[in-house]
Amino acid sequence: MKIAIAGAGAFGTGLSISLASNGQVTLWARDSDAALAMAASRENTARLPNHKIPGNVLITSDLEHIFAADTILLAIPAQKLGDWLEENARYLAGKRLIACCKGIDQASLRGPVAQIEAYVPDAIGAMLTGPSFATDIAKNLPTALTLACKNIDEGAYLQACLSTPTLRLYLSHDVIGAELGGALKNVIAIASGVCMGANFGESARAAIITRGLAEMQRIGRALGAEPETLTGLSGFGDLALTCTSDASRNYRFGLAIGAEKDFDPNTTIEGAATAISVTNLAKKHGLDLPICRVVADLSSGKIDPETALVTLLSRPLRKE
Ligand SMILES: NC(=O)C1=CN([C@@H]2O[C@H](COP(=O)(O)OP(=O)(O)OC[C@H]3O[C@@H](n4cnc5c(N)ncnc54)[C@H](O)[C@@H]3O)[C@@H](O)[C@H]2O)C=CC1
Ligand SMILES: O=C(CO)COP(=O)(O)O
Repeated sequence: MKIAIAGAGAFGTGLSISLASNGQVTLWARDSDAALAMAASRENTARLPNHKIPGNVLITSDLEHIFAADTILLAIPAQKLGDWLEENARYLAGKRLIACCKGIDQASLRGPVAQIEAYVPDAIGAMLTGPSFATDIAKNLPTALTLACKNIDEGAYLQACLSTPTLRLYLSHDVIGAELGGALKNVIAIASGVCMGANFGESARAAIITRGLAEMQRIGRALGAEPETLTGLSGFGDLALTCTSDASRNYRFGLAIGAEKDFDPNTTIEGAATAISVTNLAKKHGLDLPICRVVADLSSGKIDPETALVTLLSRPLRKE
């Protein structure tokens, strides 16, 4: 297997460091200056500082190197994935394309694997997702993720090739569940951050995590996901990590909203765009997802944390 990673942000870089323990890897950055600087310093100072990139990672901005691989991990933000796939579709036919991003596209309301299927229909699409900070992966700390692929033989092959001594992949065929878990946990992480930033308390945060999981299961049921996927690594596992750790950018974004502080607009916050996508998906399917809805409004500055709290608490009482 010849492995390449498209997207040299924090996650793409972390994955390249980890997968290099299995052999040669290509890491593609869209910016040629950034690729040259990374190749010279063997470090991604902008997105993943203080982690050495091994010598067997080829760092390049030349797409030809990506197209020479048979297996390409896509570590490009979810809202940019569709354009990238559309632009490069003719070179990606027949390849294994593994989405590593977490989100639902605002324009199409598709998850990352559905985007692959739409733009490169004869590729083998898969999803790599679950609880994993890029820094932990880069440090080769023990990590367990879900590798979801509809084609079980291809999935098993990818599971074997992409696992490392410290990165343990669990195989699933439930691509929809894996897509939804990764996308929605970011939305709920923003809500958790708002809760803590606004000093609503840890009990309230536990309620948000639990009721957030109920929303994930509700939309999962409507879209045909399997319940175990949403309580597994790619659902509950990632939700638990991201809703409780300052290392999460989505959580920190929520903290800033809650505390009414500014936040660096150049940070990748997948949950903000996905909250809007999910709210539109919910409308389409006649679902009530109140936490996702308030996160969409909070992220776009339409409401403040107090209004969000009142909105959630004043809803009619109901069965759990
Ligand atoms: N950082 C982390 O710990 C983890 C991130 N992820 C997911 O990985 C995805 C990427 O996130 P990060 O690498 O952390 O973000 P990042 O902000 O560190 O890097 C994003 C990268 O995408 C590139 N990029 C942006 N627009 C592009 C375009 N139109 N075409 C090609 N490349 C483009 C940027 O140049 C940058 O290198 C996200 O969906 C995120 O949810 C998943 C697990 C862990
Ligand atoms: O997905 C992640 C951990 O599993 C990273 O979360 P953030 O994008 O919130 O930093």
